[in-house]
Amino acid sequence: MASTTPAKTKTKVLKFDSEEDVAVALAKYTADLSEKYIKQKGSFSVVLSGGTLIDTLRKLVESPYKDSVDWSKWLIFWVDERVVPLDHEDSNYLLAWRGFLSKVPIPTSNIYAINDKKSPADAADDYEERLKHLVESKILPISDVTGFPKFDLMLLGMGPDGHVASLFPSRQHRYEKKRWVTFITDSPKPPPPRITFTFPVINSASEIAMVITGADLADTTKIALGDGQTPGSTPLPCCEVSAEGELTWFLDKDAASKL
Ligand SMILES: O=C1O[C@H](COP(=O)(O)O)[C@@H](O)[C@H](O)[C@H]1O
Repeated sequence: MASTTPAKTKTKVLKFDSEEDVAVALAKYTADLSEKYIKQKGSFSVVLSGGTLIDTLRKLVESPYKDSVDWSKWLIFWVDERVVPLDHEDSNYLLAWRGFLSKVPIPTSNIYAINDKKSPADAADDYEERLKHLVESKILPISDVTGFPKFDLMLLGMGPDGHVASLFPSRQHRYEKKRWVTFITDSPKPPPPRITFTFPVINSASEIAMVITGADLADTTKIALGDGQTPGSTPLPCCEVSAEGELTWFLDKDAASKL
């Protein structure tokens, strides 16, 4: 039977002097993976987060990558999305569109935004159905190890409370083991209605980058990269991230200051 625990994870922790250096390294890392996966399988599936990640990706849409990356082969997904209209200031799609997608020629048919006309429950069902359709069409593979869809690269951020995607420490949906996409209507961080990939999907990725910058994340980074224990409570969601292939933490000096 398929297990939801990846067979092995290689974890790398990269520390940089500044957020600017993280942005430079993240652009090269992503462009190199793009070349590798397009050569290997003809496409590159990238899962975006919202938050500060999009700004840290800024170097990827500059020279030399703007012209050297084969954007026509990229497929874009969201690890989580706020259930608001796509042109709403809180939308992760809008954030990515402004800071990244509008600057490079990824075909619009390869950009998988949520259906913003649906309720959170229906939007999660709809996104999961669309992923299943992509699997049936052989556009997305399934992991032999976990039985969940296998994306090439997940680009994740983390909140000071240890949440990743929209999987929050105090909410039960973080423990979902069967669904690919789930939802929440009472997110502790606004806006309350959100959909999110589940851990089995996140952890089935070939590569995961945890992109963590800023002093407000130093304590949580220490927990995540230490023994993973928060005294008196269950492990934080950020401690549950483990790629089927390789997990790379990109930290600036401030985020790494308590390691
Ligand atoms: O609400 C969210 O928060 C996390 C972390 O965001 P950041 O601003 O602290 O970087 C983000 O990864 C997620 O996609 C977003 O919806």
